Amino acid sequence: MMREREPDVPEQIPGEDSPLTADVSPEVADVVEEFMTEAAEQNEAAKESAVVPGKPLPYISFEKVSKSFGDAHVLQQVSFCVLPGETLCILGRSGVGKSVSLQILMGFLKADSGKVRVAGEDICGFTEREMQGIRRKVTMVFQNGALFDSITVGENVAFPLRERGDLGEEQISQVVKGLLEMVGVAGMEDLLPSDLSTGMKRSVAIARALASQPEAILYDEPTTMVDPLMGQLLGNLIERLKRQLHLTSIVVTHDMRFAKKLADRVVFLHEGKAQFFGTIEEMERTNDPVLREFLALDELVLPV
Ligand SMILES: Nc1ncnc2c1ncn2[C@@H]1O[C@H](COP(=O)(O)OP(=O)(O)OP(=O)(O)O)[C@@H](O)[C@H]1O
Repeated sequence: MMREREPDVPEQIPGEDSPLTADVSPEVADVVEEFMTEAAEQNEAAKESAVVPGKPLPYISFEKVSKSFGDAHVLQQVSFCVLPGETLCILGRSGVGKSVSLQILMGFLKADSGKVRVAGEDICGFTEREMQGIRRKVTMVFQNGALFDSITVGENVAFPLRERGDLGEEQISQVVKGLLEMVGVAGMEDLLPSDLSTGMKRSVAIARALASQPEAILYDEPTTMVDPLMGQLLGNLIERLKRQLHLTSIVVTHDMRFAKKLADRVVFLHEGKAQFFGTIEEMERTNDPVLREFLALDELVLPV
């Protein structure tokens, strides 16, 4: 696998328990702290309100979802869910429909049949306008960052802040500065996305996602194709966001170590089906030969 050098990865990678705003400079710390607290409180409230007596309601669910491209039946009656504040990892070999699942959740692709629920609503029949409302609650971090190339990094992160319409310029610039510091790319406001490495683009994409104070973030292979240190930086950041902001997350990953650390549940896709859906502990105990083979192969992968 091709990996690139990440020259600007900080020597000290913040640990998973390190507060999100620990490295934010004092002049913007208060503004960012307030911004992140607002997001955390909103997510915690959503988590509590989603519990009907004795039974938490999923924040996102796939119910017997099928999707084909011509003769290729990529997803066949696939079901899984993620509870508010939990992290689900989607695992499986190349080409099994992991990214397709995320694209269906974001409304970029339509399922052929089945129900796709996000925040309690079945989004299958949603119009593009209705999906834009969903994309304010659920944002996606693409492998390449999917930043707007013609505007600066700072303007990319400011984009959702401006859309809100209730923040002044000074506040926007402080939140942008603080968010970039929080995700480990301090001082890069004035650069263009093309000046950044893949890992940095992903960090900026996470900052932009956070700027919309989302209830959930979907990550498409966030730790792959980057230097191992950058992978660790991104992995720790995602874990801190989950714990400290109560964010619901879905992570497509090949990185089993990361999945074991982060996931509350995993879904393993194989030949169009959800071959396994359960907790990490259940996955490690499973005797399913297909899953065992996948896990054994992962153990053979040499560290880079
Ligand atoms: N828009 C599309 N049109 C036609 N086929 C598509 C489209 N999007 C995905 N596919 C096909 O669907 C299958 C699943 O693709 P997907 O990108 O979800 O795989 P994946 O599990 O994420 O794989 P990888 O781990 O390699 O990224 C592939 O065969 C792919 O070619």
